[in-house]
Amino acid sequence: MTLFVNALTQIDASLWCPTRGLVGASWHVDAELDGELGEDGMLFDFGEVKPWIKSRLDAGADHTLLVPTRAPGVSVQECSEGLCIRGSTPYPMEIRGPRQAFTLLPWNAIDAERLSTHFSAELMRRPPPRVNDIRLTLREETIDGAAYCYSHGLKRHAGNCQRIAHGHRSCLHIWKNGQRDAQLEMDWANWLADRYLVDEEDIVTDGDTETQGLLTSRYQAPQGRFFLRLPAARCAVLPSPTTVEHIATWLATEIARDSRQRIRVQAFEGINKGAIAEAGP
Ligand SMILES: Nc1nc2c(c(=O)[nH]1)N=C([C@H](O)[C@H](O)COP(=O)(O)OP(=O)(O)OP(=O)(O)O)CN2
Repeated sequence: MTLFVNALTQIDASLWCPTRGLVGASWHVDAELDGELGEDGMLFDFGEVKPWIKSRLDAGADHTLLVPTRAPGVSVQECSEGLCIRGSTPYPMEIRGPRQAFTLLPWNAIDAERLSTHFSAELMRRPPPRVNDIRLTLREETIDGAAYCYSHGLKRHAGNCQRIAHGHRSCLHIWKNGQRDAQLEMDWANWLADRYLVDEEDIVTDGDTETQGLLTSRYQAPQGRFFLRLPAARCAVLPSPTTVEHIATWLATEIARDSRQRIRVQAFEGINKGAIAEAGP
């Protein structure tokens, strides 16, 4: 017998890609479980399947930086923060933080299919009674229109969003004077694509690296100390923390200033949630 639960949970993370650099990602997680029925006529109570799988993913790869340790130019070292991850291709990157902020995978590149197999095998290490196979499928949300991937960290978040390099794949909806504007959505999504959104308060001034065009961000959060260095050109600096409320407000303000029109922005944070903000010229 096979039991299935589609869109059981979501994973939001960032990954290091040898061609795109730091990429935010959001996936729906679908699950299939094979096994025998119990006396209650069930393989595994739906009410238990969902928290069982979600809690394991939440405690693992969710909200981490997925690091393909065999990708060209990637190195992993211990450091005073925990781990120091460096990359050189397609651009220089250094990210440090507590170990739990990273998922190290001995691969050349991260992809959803391989992750699905990997997470399924991890769950099968301690399967529930009567379950003899588990298959997870990570799939991107189908987005008809503008979308962008971004990474960030929220130092004031009590949970895993404090990790300096986690991210999302998000829709972007923009109204100009009350009308949805697909071109504006596409233009801004293209500009935001694969950027790191940083709170200007977290930027550290460092003359040497700044002259090389690098931006450094550093903060202390409940899980530990975090550090990130990326090319400034791959970042977008906000005058506030990068919560989705502030992202929506910042985008509305910037777009209203640019277009000199009344702007409404619905900014998503990953799948099916986000914030709405408006600004005038
Ligand atoms: N009001 C806000 N709440 C949260 C924000 C935010 O910007 N505004 N941001 C975060 C994190 O950045 C995070 O990445 C979102 O986390 P997510 O796991 O998606 O949040 P949930 O609590 O919905 O968790 P699920 O496990 O997916 O149910 C957090 N909160």
